[in-house]
Amino acid sequence: MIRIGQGFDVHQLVEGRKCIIGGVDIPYEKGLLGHSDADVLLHTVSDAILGALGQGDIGKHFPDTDPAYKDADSVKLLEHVWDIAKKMEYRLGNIDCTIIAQKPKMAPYIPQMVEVIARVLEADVSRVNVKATTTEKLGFTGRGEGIAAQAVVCLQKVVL
Ligand SMILES: Nc1ccn([C@@H]2O[C@H](COP(=O)(O)O)[C@@H](O)[C@H]2O)c(=O)n1
Ligand SMILES: C[C@@]1(CO)OP(=O)(O)OP(=O)(O)OC[C@H]1O
Repeated sequence: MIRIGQGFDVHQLVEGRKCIIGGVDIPYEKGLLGHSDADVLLHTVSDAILGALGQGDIGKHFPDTDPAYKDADSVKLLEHVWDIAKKMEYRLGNIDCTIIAQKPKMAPYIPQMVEVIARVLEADVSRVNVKATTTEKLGFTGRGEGIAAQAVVCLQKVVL
């Protein structure tokens, strides 16, 4: 049995915050605003997995009203989501993600992001794809007001 999920997330770019994307701290003049570390890519991956499992979304599992998640490391949130997948006896088929950002340039950091995601999802890096696109200076991403990310995941039931 396979299950498919999709995720989408947006965070605002502001001064005075870190720009953490896919678990990588990217040097940039602005960073992502959120209750947690605002890692837009790992939130998207978490939501795609929860969607595939029929388990809601990260807002349900980690409410932004809970001080426990203030500045939370989104790697830890994804680890928790992956524990749910394992308990439900699913493993990663593959995941494909897109970061939508005018700036900064993601390409140099993508291999590291892939490694983080593959490590947490206990899969070979060949099962994880991360790519980036600008929106040709159009819209809120094009104006540099925020960064969006989306993902599609395929989970496979473990056959014993
Ligand atoms: N923030 C970004 C956006 C894009 N890239 C890479 O540049 C390529 C060209 O982007 P277009 O939006 O002009 O198609 C894209 O394929 C990415 O490889 C990036 O690294 N960081
Ligand atoms: C991750 C959570 C955790 O507090 O906070 P934010 O960093 O604001 O991120 P968002 O993408 O709005 O998702 C849900 C939140 O519950």
